[in-house]
Amino acid sequence: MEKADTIVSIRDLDKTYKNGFSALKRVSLDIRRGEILALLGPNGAGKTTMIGIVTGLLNATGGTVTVDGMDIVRDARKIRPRIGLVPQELYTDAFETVWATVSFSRGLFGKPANPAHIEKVLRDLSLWDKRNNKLLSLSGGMKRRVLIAKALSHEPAILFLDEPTAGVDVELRHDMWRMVRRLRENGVTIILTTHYIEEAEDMADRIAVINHGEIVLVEEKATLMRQLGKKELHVQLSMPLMFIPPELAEFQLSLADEGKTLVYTYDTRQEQGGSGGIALFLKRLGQSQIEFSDLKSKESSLEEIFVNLVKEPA
Ligand SMILES: Nc1ncnc2c1ncn2[C@@H]1O[C@H](COP(=O)(O)OP(=O)(O)OP(=O)(O)O)[C@@H](O)[C@H]1O
Repeated sequence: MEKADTIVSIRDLDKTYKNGFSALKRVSLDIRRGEILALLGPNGAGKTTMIGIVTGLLNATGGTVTVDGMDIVRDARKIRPRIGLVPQELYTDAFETVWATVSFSRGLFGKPANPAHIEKVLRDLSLWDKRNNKLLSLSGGMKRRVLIAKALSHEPAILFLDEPTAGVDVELRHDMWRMVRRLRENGVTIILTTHYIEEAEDMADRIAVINHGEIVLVEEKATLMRQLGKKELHVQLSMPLMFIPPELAEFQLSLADEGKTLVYTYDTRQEQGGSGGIALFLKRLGQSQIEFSDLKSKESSLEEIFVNLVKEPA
């Protein structure tokens, strides 16, 4: 049974391509109304395939997807207008103007014309001055903006962004994230895939990780970072060390900065479990008469957590 706050419910989704390749294997995932969910995974993990199925571009070979309780295949006509997709590439008529392309997009979803909305979208994306330009005359970054404008033209409640910031400049990236935040404030549910993990770290409420066609993890970002994160304590030594003192051998230690820094790595979970960890380490450090001038602690980033999750066994 799906929960009340679920907007998209994916159940046992399978996709086997014609060549026999199995790109999704019984994927189940609930997307919550109003959240920003970041879908992370290495190249070829199945992210675009999953988005393609939910947005109606691809057929699944098994499983179901419901949006607001309606089946995406059976109730496609009702569901399509609720969904927007910013794909990786622009497939559109190069000779059309920005205004015509974006207005036409809205019509495709059966929504009545709304020039005021189209104007707002174009202004928000700094495309207003270019509204009469033909698409072929636009720079790559401007074309990206058109893709987003098209996806927003029919005021979708759910927006999928597939690698929206791959290869875009800093300015456009910042504009996009401002826009995504504003959409979320207006209640739009957002699912994004990205290779820039710091973006997911910045933007997402929850993180789903997909690898080899399977969801390997779905978690609140904050919980994920707390549970899987490792912490490091950097101890700046008054005198450099040549080797780790044997009396500290029980701790996971390394030397950095030409022996001037002793790095103690510990698991935040262990620390919560209260197995002694850092307190014991500091006590032993004191007993060993190693003098230090400073202590700094550092948490692992989502990037480090992610790399650990999807790394292939050696
Ligand atoms: N039409 C197709 N026929 C056969 N295999 C396909 C087809 N489309 C995609 N695949 C394969 O399915 C797997 C998943 O592809 P998908 O594009 O969903 O991955 P992705 O996670 O979006 O990757 P990326 O980050 O590179 O965009 C890949 O191994 C890909 O080669």
